[in-house]
Amino acid sequence: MSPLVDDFLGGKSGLLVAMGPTGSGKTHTVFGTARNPGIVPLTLQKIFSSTDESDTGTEPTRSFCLSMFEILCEGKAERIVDLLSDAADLVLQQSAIIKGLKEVDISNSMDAESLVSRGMLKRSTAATNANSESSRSQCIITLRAIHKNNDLQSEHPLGGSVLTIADLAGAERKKSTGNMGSRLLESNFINNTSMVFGNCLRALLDHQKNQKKTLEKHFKNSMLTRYLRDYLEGKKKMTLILNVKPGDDDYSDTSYLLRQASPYMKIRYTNFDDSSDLAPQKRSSVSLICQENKKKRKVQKPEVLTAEGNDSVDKSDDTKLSERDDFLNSELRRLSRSEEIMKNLFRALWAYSKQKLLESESTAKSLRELLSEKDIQIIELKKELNNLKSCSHEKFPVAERNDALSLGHAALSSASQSNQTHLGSSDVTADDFNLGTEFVVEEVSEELFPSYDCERSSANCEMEGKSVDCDISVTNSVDEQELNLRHLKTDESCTADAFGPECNVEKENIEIMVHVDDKEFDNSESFSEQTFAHDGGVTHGTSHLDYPSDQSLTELHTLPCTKSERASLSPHGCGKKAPMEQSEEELSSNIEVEDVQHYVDIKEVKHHDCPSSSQEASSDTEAVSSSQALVEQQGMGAGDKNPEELESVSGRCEPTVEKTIAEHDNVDGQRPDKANDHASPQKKASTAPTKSCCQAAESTADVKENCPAEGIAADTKENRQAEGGIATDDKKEEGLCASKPSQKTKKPARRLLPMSAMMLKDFTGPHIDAVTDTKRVATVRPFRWVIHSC
Ligand SMILES: Nc1ncnc2c1ncn2[C@@H]1O[C@H](COP(=O)(O)OP(=O)(O)OP(=O)(O)O)[C@@H](O)[C@H]1O
Repeated sequence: MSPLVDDFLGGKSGLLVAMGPTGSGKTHTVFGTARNPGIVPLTLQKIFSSTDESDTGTEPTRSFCLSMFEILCEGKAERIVDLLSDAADLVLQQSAIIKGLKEVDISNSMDAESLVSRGMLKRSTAATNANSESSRSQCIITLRAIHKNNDLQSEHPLGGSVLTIADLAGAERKKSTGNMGSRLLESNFINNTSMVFGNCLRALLDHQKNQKKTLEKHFKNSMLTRYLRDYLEGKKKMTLILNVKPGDDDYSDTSYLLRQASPYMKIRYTNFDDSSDLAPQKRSSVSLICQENKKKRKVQKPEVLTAEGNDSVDKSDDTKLSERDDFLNSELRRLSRSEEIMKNLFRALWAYSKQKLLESESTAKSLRELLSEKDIQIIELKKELNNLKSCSHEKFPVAERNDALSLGHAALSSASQSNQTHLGSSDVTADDFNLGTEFVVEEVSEELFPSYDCERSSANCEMEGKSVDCDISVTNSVDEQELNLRHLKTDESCTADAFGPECNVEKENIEIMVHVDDKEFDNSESFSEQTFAHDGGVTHGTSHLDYPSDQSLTELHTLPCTKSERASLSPHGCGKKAPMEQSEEELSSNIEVEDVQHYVDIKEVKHHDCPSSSQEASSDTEAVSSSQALVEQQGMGAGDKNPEELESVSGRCEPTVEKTIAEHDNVDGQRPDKANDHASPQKKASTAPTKSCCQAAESTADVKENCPAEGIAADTKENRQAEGGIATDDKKEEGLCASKPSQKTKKPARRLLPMSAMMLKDFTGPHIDAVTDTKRVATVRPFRWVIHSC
């Protein structure tokens, strides 16, 4: 401390810092006790003792003032507290001057010591596990000497030299101190300040070791180092006191501190009075200084030559100036070389980037050309596509397509006629024409217009909705075999659609069969007579309901089959009629086709009205039951029926047809009450069979309108009526059907005779077989087994 005091008294500023871990005696070293005074009391005593000695008998040439403050943490911030006054927080200015800090003039050591003691009472301390009176702040005491000599006052803005003594808070370990909460924050602040202080010293040492390495400004990181900036930059003298603890447990801390601080002994300070302000200007304007020095040299040289006795001084100055000029010139050459290298580098980069840019432009140009070529190709392709579209429209205009449809129907008609002639009583029916025509249309539509969706599965039932979309046909020749194949496929698909109603029919038929069986076992003679008394051909002109037993047996025989299968009469359509096929061919030739035609027509009507199939079957079975009961009561065979009975029996078909028509009307959204009227028993009794048949014809005509192909099937009913298969009143029929006069005169074709024959084989074969068999009951029982197995 003595060198610092001497410099201080000589007008130079100095700093003393006590540093070390907590509880190592820093405060004790700095302030001491009454018995063992510390550095501060001793310094004060030395200062005033020396002053007294120098000023003995004379007027004092200098005065001293003392200030004391602490830097502590408040949260994450730092603040300065004046320990000698109760003033508000102090502000640290840029020039390391604390604004508002109270300085107390001291004239002797006693007053100064008492003042320091008073300030120590105000310093913030706290008890930790490491120290009962641990310092929680950085305490700084400044002694400023105000010299009455003006030259010395220029060192400090306030005038005079400054001696600074700092008692730093010792670095703390959380484990040793056990600090929590605010104490822990204080520990962080203390440790951070100690770290920054050490970093500043290390940076200063590194800078002094290597002048080219810039001095890092770590002092900005804490208020203490900002205040002590000049000392930490080596501008003023600084002395460190390292306090360590002698305990064995403190060996690591002591070792660490000594290894850390020992290099600081190499720090040298340069005590320039006013050089600190000029140095940055010199560094920033080296070239200007060089030029100025050259000018000075030129100016000074004549003076040196003229001035005697100063030659040696001028020569030494010239040597220094020449050395500096050489240094500056070398620096300039180095800079110019670096500049030239950078210029060449940028030129090379520019040339390379320019070349790449040109290459990219050429590539883009080629790509644009390629794109334009592709565009031209696309335009040409579009033109070709338009030409193709126009050609296709010219080939298949709308009118021609409509004509093609009619021609397709004509072709189908011719094909059907050829089928008739070729196959004789083969399996070509009205439905076959419908389905065949439709599939031709569908196929052509799919070929020409793939987007059209013609559903095949519901070909017959949904013909109305598809006729418009599929109204495109071609007049290509229709292959008969292809027609048959398509016909089979269509039958299968339609079977799937009619599966639900058919199941209901099966149930009804099962009940009927039980009834018939019972009657059979009870009255086998009457049953056989009424059912199978048609030897030599059935000639009566009633509908199939004239043969209630036949009807039931036929239904039973075709029980597993679907309606479409029965309509198509395909020999492979129903695998369960194998037991009946033995005598089919023998019987088919003995039965007139017209008797079966009515049944076919009714089935066709049902076929068009799929939802009514179950009710139709129900009506049929009811008719069968009633017919059976009537036969039993009268004990008459079918062959003995008179025309009235036949008419009454044939009238049982009315509910079937009427219900079908009513349901058809319901489906079309027409008067439901009308359908109910038709279904009521009173209406049944009063309604003539011709009326119902006429209504059925209307329904078929409606179907024919919507579905031209089905019109062929509808025509078969009209043909049948025209041929007199049913005893009808022509006048009454004309009156009832007056609303539809045009529909009665359509299509005088008889194309369905072969199909009728096949149907006849289907549902009359077993009966004939039963007739020819002497054991009729035994023949009937297999049907019963078939029913129960189903
Ligand atoms: N040389 C010494 N002689 C006698 N007692 C000492 C000496 N050094 C330290 N002490 C005692 O040790 C205790 C801690 O000392 P001190 O408070 O000075 O440590 P510190 O380094 O300042 O701690 P902190 O950094 O926590 O303030 C004090 O009670 C002090 O009286």
